[in-house]
Amino acid sequence: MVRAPFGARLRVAMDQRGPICAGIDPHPQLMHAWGLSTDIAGLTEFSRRCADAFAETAAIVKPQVAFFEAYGSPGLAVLEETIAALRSGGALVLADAKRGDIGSTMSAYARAWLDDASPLASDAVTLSPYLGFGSLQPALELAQQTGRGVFALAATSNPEGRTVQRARCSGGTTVAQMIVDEAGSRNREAEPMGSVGVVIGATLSEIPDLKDLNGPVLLPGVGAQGGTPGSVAKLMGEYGHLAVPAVSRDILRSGPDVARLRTATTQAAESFAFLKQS
Ligand SMILES: O=C(O)c1cc(=O)[nH]c(=O)n1[C@@H]1O[C@H](COP(=O)(O)O)[C@@H](O)[C@H]1O
Repeated sequence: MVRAPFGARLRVAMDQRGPICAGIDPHPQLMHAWGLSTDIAGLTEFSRRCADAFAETAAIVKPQVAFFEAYGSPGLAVLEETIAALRSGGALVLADAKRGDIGSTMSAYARAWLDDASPLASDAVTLSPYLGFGSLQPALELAQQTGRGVFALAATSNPEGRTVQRARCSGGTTVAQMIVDEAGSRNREAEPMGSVGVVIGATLSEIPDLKDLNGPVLLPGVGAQGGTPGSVAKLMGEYGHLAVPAVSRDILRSGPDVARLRTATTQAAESFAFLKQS
C-alpha cells in the first residue's frame, strides 16, 4: 500500500486536531479508579474507551506496549484491536515499544511494528538507539519504505537518563545531541518535516540543539511528571512547530466517561495550540 510519508501525515493531523499525542497507559491504579477489574476484561474495556475517546479527537495516540504485554497473548490481542480502532477513526498510532537491538534482531522488531503484514503495525514506533544509532537502520529503512515513522529516545524525561544522555562523545557533543543529529541527517530535504523523530522529556531544563532536526519531537512528561505548556514553549523555542507534547495520565484521569476523555483531549490540544505559530 502506498501512503504519504509519516512526517507529512503527522503534520496534517497536527494541523487539523492540534499537536498533542494522547497516551494509552492502562495502569492498574487507573483501571481501579475507572471502576474496572485489572484482568483482561478490564484491560479490554479500558482500551475500548480510550479508542472511542481518542480515535476522532487526537492527532496521534501512543499505546504503551508494556501495559498490554503484561497480559501475554490476550493483552497483545487487545493492543491489536486498539491499534485498528484508532487508525480506522483517523488517528495516527505511535506504538511505544522502545525497541533496540543488534541489526539482525532489529529487522524482526521492525517487521512487528512497521510492516503492513503485521497485526501490530502502527504509524510509528519508539526506538532505543543505545546499541548505536546505526543499529536502528532496519527500522529506518522499513519505515521509509512503508510511509511510517520512528521516534528515537534522545533525552528522556526521567532523571536517571542524564547519566548516559548527557555524557560526551569523543567529538565533545553530548550523546543526546548526537542522536538528534543522526535523526536530522535522515530528514534532510523532507517537506514539511521528516519521519525520523526524537523523544525529549518535557521535564528537562535544557535540551539538545534542534536546528538540523527537521523532524517531530515527542515530548513526554506533560502533566503527571510536571511538564507544562510553558515548559514546552521554553524548551522548544523557535522549533515549537515540531513539538508533539505527549500526555497520558493527565488525560486518562478524566475517565471512564468517554465524553469527558474527549473533552480533556481537546482541551489539552488547545493548551498547546500556540506551538503552531513558532
Ligand atoms: O517514549 C516515551 O513515550 C517516553 C519517554 C520518556 O522520556 N518519558 C516518558 O514518560 N515516556 C512515556 O510517556 C508516557 C508518560 O506518561 P504520563 O507521565 O502519564 O503522561 C509513558 O508512557 C512513558 O513510558
